[in-house]
Amino acid sequence: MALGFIKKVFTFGKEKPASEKPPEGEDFASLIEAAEKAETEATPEETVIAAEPVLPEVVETAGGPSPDETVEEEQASAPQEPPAVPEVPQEAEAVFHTQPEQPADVSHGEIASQEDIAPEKEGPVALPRGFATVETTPEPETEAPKEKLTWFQRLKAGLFRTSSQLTGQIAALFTKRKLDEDTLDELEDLLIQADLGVETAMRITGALSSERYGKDVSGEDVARIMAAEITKVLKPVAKPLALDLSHKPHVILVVGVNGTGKTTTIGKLAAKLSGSGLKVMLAAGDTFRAAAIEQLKIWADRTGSTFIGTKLGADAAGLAYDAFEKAKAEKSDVLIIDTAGRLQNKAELMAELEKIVRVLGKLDPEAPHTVLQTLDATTGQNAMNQVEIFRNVAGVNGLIMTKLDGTARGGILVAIAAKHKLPVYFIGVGEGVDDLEPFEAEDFASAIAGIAR
Ligand SMILES: Nc1nc2c(ncn2[C@@H]2O[C@H](COP(=O)(O)OP(=O)(O)OP(=O)(O)O)[C@@H](O)[C@H]2O)c(=O)[nH]1
Repeated sequence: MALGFIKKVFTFGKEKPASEKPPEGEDFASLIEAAEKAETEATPEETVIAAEPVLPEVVETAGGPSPDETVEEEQASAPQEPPAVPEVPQEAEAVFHTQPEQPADVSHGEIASQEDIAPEKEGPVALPRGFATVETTPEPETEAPKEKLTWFQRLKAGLFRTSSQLTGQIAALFTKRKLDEDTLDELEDLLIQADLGVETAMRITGALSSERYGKDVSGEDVARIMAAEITKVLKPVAKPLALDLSHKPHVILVVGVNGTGKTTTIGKLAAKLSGSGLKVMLAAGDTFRAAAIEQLKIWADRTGSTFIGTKLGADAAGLAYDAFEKAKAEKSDVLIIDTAGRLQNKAELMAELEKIVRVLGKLDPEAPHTVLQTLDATTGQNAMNQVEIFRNVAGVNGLIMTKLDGTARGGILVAIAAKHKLPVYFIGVGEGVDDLEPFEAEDFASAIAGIAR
C-alpha cells in the first residue's frame, strides 16, 4: 500500500510457489489421454497444424457461450452468414474493440382502453335452445418465476453425486456397528476412494476416533467431523485473487490441459472484471486450435473486453508480447492470456509455455503476475498430476477447478489442496457466464459432506 499499489478484491494473491523439481518419470501419456478424452467430449477432431496453417472459414465453437446465444446474436446482425473468425493480420496487430450491446427500444404506443371500444358485458348470454356455449378452458395461471438458487444451493446440487455416494456408503458402514479399528479402516478406504486423499482421510478418521471410539456412530456424526476436517484443509487455500492494478495491466496467464475449461473460465473472469468497471483485454494465445480463438473472441464481445488474436499456428509467445504491449499502451487494467493445452507433444507444449513466460518477463520482470491453472474435476487423480507438471513449467500460482457440477469426483480438490497448497481462487459449476464463484472452504466442505449451512 505504501508503494501506492492499489489492491482490489478480485484482489490478487501474489504467492509464487517455491519451484519444485519436475516429478520423476511423470506420466504425461495419461495426461494427454485424459485430455484427449475431454477433447473428444467437448470438441470435434482437431488437426495437427500444417506447415503454413490458416484459419478455416468456418470454425467450431465448442465450449463457448451456448450455441443458442451465439447464434441468436449472429443472426441479428448477419442472418445469411455463419459466424466466422475475423481475419487477423499475421503479426497479431488486429485488435477488435467491442461494445456491450445496447438494449433495444421497446417503447409502445398508447392503447385505447377496452371500455372505449367494447360494449360492457353483462353476465352470461342466454342462448336459444339447441345451442350450447363452448367450454373454454381457463388460461393457465402464469407460473411464478422460480426462485433463484443461492450459490450454496447450486454448489450442493453440483456436488450431489460426490456427497451422496460418500454419505450413503458411510451410513451403510456404521449401521449397527460401533467405531473400532475395522470400521475406521473401512472408513479410511471410503474416503480415499472418494478422491479426498490419504492425508485428509487420516485426519477425518483420527478426529472421529478421538471423539467417538468404542461408541455408536451415526452418518451425521461422520458428516459433521468430515466437514470440519475438510474445512481445515481448505481454509488456507481459499483466497481471493489479488490484483495489483498498479501494473496496468495485471497480467494473468491461464494454463492447463486442453478441455479443462481455460477459455470458458477466462470468459467468466472477464465478465466479472469488466462488470466491475475494469478495462480488460483477452489474448488468444491458444494458436493451436481455431475454435479456441473464435471462442475467446465471442467471450470478448460478450463481456465488452478488447480482443487480440493472431493466425492459427502463429507464435503464441509473439502474440503474448504484442498483447502485453498493446494492453500497456491502452492502459488496460487486466490482460488475460489464453494458452494451448495441447501441442504435438509434451516437450513442445512446455517449451511454448516457458517461452511465453520468458517473453512477458522482458516487458515486466514480474509478469505474468498471476499464472492460473484450470483443472477439470471430472478427471479425478489426473488433475493432481497436471498441477505438478504445469506448476514446474509455468510457475502456476493459483488454481481454478471447473466442472464441479455433476461429478462424483469433487473430492479431488481437497487432495490437491492438501498436497500442493496452492490458492484456489474460483470454482466452476457450469458452462454459463455466472457459473464461476469464489472458492469458499466451509461451503465446499459442507457440500461434500452433504450437510446444510
Ligand atoms: N459442466 C461444465 N462445463 C464446463 C465448465 N467449464 C467449462 N466447461 C465446458 O468444458 C468444455 C471445454 O472448455 P474450454 O473452455 O473450451 O476448455 P479449454 O481448456 O479452453 O480447451 P482447449 O481450448 O481445447 O485447450 C466446454 O464445453 C465448456 O463449456 C464447468 O464448470 N462445468
